[in-house]
Amino acid sequence: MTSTLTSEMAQRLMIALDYPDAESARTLIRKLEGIPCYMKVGMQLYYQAGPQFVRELKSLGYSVFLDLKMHDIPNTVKGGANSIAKLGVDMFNVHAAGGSKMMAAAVEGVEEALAADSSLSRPLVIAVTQLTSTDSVTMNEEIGIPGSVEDTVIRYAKLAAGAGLDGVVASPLEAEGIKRACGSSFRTVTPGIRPAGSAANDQSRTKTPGEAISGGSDYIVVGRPITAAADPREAALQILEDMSRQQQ
Ligand SMILES: O=c1ccn([C@@H]2O[C@H](COP(=O)(O)O)[C@@H](O)[C@H]2O)c(=O)[nH]1
Repeated sequence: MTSTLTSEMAQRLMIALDYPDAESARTLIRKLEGIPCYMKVGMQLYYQAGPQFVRELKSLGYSVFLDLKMHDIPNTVKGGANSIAKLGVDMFNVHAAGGSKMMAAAVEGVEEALAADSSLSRPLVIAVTQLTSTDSVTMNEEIGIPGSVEDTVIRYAKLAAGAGLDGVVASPLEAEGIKRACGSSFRTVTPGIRPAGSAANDQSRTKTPGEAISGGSDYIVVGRPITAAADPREAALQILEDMSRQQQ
């Protein structure tokens, strides 16, 4: 790491380990050795490598965001959250579109796990608002939600805060509005991060790492700009530099 500030910033950089198997993810992790970033495990890797790989990341000392985006009836989500809390992740998520009862059930599932085992730490429970791949045409015309994407995201964020969640996943464009509506301690986790000049891929609502940090993102989620880079370590360090410049 180049400086203390960059090292602190690394805990706010979540790297999306979107790989087909554990060995491919390990190859990236070896390249990033010494960078104390957050690791995000999504459905592609989890459905293949399972809880064992999450435990492996924890044993290496990483903070882990389990990004499975649960969306089911409250009783099922409560059970899922209970199992995830026992796994010892630092953060996991549900869809805000499941409604406040479903989100509150996730928190209940966590609390029951903690009550049964005092050695467990409480994970942050986060709600997905509108996917960062969604634009206003998709949201208004396909999904059928009227109004602006930002208004919908903020409505979902308020619903999540009311249900006792710790924060939301949203795009970096909405982070400032979420903080205004839900308070500065309500976490904003923002994918849709693209360094200047890099391809948007399937993302619709994007900002650069530095813009996201100065705009109120607590955590930025970055996948392909690092995982598909010719030199992933250098790409991650440049992102950290950009984040740190905005913080100063
Ligand atoms: O709204 C959302 C919610 C989750 N994601 C996840 O973040 C990463 C982004 O990867 P990139 O390669 O940097 O696009 C990926 O794992 C998504 O599942 C999101 O993009 N948007």
